[in-house]
Amino acid sequence: TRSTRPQRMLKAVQKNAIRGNPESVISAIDYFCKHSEWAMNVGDEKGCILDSVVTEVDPSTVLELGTYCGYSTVRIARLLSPGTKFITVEFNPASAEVARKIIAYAGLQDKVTLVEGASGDLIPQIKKLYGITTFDFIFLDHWKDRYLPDIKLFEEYGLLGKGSVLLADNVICPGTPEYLEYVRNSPRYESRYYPSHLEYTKVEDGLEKSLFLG
Ligand SMILES: C[C@H](C[C@H]1O[C@@H](n2cnc3c(N)ncnc32)[C@H](O)[C@@H]1O)NC(=O)c1cc(-c2ccc(F)cc2)cc(O)c1O
Ligand SMILES: [Mg+2]
Repeated sequence: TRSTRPQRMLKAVQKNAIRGNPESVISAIDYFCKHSEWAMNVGDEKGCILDSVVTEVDPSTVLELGTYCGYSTVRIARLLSPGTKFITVEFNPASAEVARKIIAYAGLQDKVTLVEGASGDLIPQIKKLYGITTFDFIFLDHWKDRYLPDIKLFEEYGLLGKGSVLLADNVICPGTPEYLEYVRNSPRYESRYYPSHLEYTKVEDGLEKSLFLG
């Protein structure tokens, strides 16, 4: 049967990247997406903004919603200090399978816990399952209509502390209007928009960084 796009992306990594070298895995995926097939990774342009925010926060606990093939997982994990707890959640088993292989190819499997499932089911159990009290950094990149319900779950389950940083992908394209309205109008957050473009295109998109004020 025909392979899937994530499987073809994995093949491109195995062919063009150097095992244990995260930078080469990132470059191989970007090359594949620019020259073979577009795919919904955060990409190189928004990826650089993601890198700068992760570096600035230097988090001890990280949560990513929407692993897809693990591109942003690798971008984030390669920047983390030893001992950082990093959980990434992916709903689709086939994508999760490819992500595991790409994360392992980059040599970052020991830095990441990939959980297969839906964010809405996992978030209420995170404290119990992983002994994490609050997240220093959260990257939202899953179904765009889940950003708002999930940030409310973070509040409800006390997973945000003063200074927690949330970074949301695709706030323009495909767009997350309700989420933007919430974080930009809530007195509990200080939000800033980072203009950029939809991965591998000239279409306008950007990232929204929101600081939880406690
Ligand atoms: C949603 C996907 C990313 C992944 O998220 C997992 N997922 C979902 N809901 C949950 C959950 N509730 N819990 C855990 N995982 C979950 C899923 O299975 C995908 O693998 N991302 C996108 O759809 C996405 C789409 C575009 C895009 C932009 C312009 C176009 F013309 C077409 C597509 C760009 C992007 O940058 C994206 O990020
Ligand atoms: Mg995205």
